[in-house]
Amino acid sequence: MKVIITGGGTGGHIYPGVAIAKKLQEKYKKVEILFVGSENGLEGKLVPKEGYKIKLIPVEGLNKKFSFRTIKSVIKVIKGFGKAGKIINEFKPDIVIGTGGYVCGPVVMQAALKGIPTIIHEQNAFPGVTNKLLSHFVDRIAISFVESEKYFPKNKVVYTGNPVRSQILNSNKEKAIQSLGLEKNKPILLVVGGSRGAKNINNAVVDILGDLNNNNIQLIFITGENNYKEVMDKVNSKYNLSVMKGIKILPYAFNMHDVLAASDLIISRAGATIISEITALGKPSILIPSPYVANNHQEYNARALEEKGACIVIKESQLNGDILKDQIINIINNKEILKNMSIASKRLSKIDAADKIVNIIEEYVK
Ligand SMILES: CC(=O)N[C@H]1[C@@H](OP(=O)(O)OP(=O)(O)OC[C@H]2O[C@@H](n3ccc(=O)[nH]c3=O)[C@H](O)[C@@H]2O)O[C@H](CO)[C@@H](O)[C@@H]1O
Repeated sequence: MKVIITGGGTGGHIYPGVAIAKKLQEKYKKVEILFVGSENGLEGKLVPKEGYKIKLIPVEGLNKKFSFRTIKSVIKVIKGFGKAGKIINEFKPDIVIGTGGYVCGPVVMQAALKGIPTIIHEQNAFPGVTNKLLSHFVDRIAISFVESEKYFPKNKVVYTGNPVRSQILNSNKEKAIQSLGLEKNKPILLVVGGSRGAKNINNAVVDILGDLNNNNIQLIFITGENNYKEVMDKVNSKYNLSVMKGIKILPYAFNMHDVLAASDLIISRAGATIISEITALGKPSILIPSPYVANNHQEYNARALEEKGACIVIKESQLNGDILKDQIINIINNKEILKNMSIASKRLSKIDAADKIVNIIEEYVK
């Protein structure tokens, strides 16, 4: 079986593709997988780290307002379309799967035009533009929220949930704590602002680093690649890190299975993919939805967890160090609250999404 998986821009579109790839490999020893991503997304770096080959094509979104840049973008998109066709002709996939982001456009469209079976996966309750457009050309549409069904041709939609990497599903808390070099008798807090980091969350956490340390809270703080230097400069000017034990500040974590498994409480943006991982492991969380996303969809994601008691939501407009500190200390030291949030979180998990998508693939590739 030969499979092309395309998707990218951010981790939230890339890792569901990786989760599908891993599930296919678990089931079929001889499956050949090729990723196709965009030249300027995170996938060029992240996908090879997961052990897969990736080809990159030029692609970008078209601005609604016409300008000189629009002409440049159109030329880029045409080039990308041509390159996508060439990659498909050379690799000869049996099926093409798109997991969102602009790059899916040319790759999935080329495959559909060539008569190759195509599936797209939508992680969010409000679909992205590319998936909405592609939905008219693909064979099947896998969705993560029943609410997104109304945006797509009904007869193609299958409700699967959002696939989570098997390494995360199979992670083990004790082993993870050990491999991260943390102590098992002190609470562990994870802070992650999505795959690219979140400046406002970083600032609030830098402000309370000393308080967290004084309260014996261990911290894994993922800043995002682009914000790492700025965070470290601020931290070093405010604190003496060498005397603060149990604080790990990283630009990005390639061992998210350990990082998530080790944590007692997670502070995060409310991207659909990280939420699937948080609930798959039944972790309590404080979610701070990004207000800079289409249709404010992250707030929608976060409220779905809050409604069931799985998380606390703090709006970005209300975020500051003091509010965050009070919530963290209130939750992380209270075993009863942690347990109830954890049970509610686990109840929302859908851990068989990758299996369901592989079942759809099998309908098309015998
Ligand atoms: C700003 C933006 O447009 N965000 C969107 C993007 O979020 P974004 O790309 O931030 O996606 P999520 O937060 O949902 O997921 C991040 C993914 O990256 C992984 N990770 C993250 C940090 C790290 O150090 N290591 C690591 O492996 C996480 O485990 C997870 O698999 O895609 C999501 C899924 O379509 C959307 O819901 C989000 O609204």
